[in-house]
Amino acid sequence: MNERRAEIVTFDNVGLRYGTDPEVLRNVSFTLYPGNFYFLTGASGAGKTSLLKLLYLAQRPSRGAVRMFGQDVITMPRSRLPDFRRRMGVVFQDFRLVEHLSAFDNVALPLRVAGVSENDLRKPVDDMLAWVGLAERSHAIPEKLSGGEKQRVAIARAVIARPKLLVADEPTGNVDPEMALKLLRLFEAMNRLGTTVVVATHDINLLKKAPQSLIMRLAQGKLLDPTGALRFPPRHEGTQPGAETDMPGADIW
Ligand SMILES: Nc1ncnc2c1ncn2[C@@H]1O[C@H](COP(=O)(O)OP(=O)(O)OP(=O)(O)O)[C@@H](O)[C@H]1O
Repeated sequence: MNERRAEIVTFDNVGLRYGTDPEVLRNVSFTLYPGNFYFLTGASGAGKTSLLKLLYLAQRPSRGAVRMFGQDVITMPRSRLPDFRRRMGVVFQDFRLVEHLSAFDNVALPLRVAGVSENDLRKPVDDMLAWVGLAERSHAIPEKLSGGEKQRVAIARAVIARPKLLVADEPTGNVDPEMALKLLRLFEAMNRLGTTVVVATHDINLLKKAPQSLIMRLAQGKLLDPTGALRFPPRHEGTQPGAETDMPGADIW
C-alpha cells in the first residue's frame, strides 16, 4: 500500500502559540498510522489538550504542516473541515453533552447525523449504553447525571459511529479503576476494528494495562520520541480477526 495514503495524521514541525504568548507546542512532528493505539502523556501544562485540539481541528497551528487522511488540512477551505470532523470521535475533557437531550439521544446523535434510521439505531445505542453501565440512565438528561456518568455518555457518543480516528482527553478521569479498565477495553476493541486511537491521560496504571500501545510523551511543548516509533509505519494495520464479537453494537457497522 502507498505509505502516504495509509497515514491517518501527519504533523510536520508544528508549532502553536496562543495570541502573542510563547509557543506551547514546538517543532512537533509525528505520524499516526491506521490501527495503532497511542497514549499521549505529559505533565500538567505540557500541551496535551492543545495537541488534541489540533488533531480534532478545533485549533489551527501557528506554523508547520498538518495532513489528515492524506490531505493538507491547513490550506483547505474551512467548509471542508466538517467532513473531516465526521470521521473522528472526540471525548472532550468537559464532555460537551447536549444539555436538553437524554443520554440515549446524545449517544444516538452521530448515527442520526450519518442518516441511520430510528429502527436501526435503537439496538446499538441501547447496547452501547449497557456496555458503559448506563442502561438504567438512558432517559436522563446530562443535568441529572454524575460526572462519571456524563463521561461515559461522552465516550459512548464518541465511539458509536466507529470513527476512523478517536481522540479522547482524559477519558477515565472521573470513573473508578474498574470502569477505567472497562473503557480501555472498549477503546481497544474499537482499535482492533481499525480505529486509530489517541488517549491523553495522566493515569500510569492505564498505560501499564495496554502494553501494545505507543506512547507520545510531551514535555514543555516538545514531543519526545526516543525510539522514533512515532515516525515509522505501523506494526499492524486494519481490522483484526475476532474484534467484532467484543464491540457493542458492531452489527450496524
Ligand atoms: N486558550 C488558551 N489561551 C492561552 N493559553 C492557553 C490556552 N490553552 C492552553 N494554554 C496554555 O498552553 C499550555 C498547555 O496547556 P494544555 O491545556 O494544552 O496542557 P495539558 O498538558 O493538557 O495540561 P493538563 O494536563 O493540565 O490538562 C499551558 O501553559 C496553558 O496555560
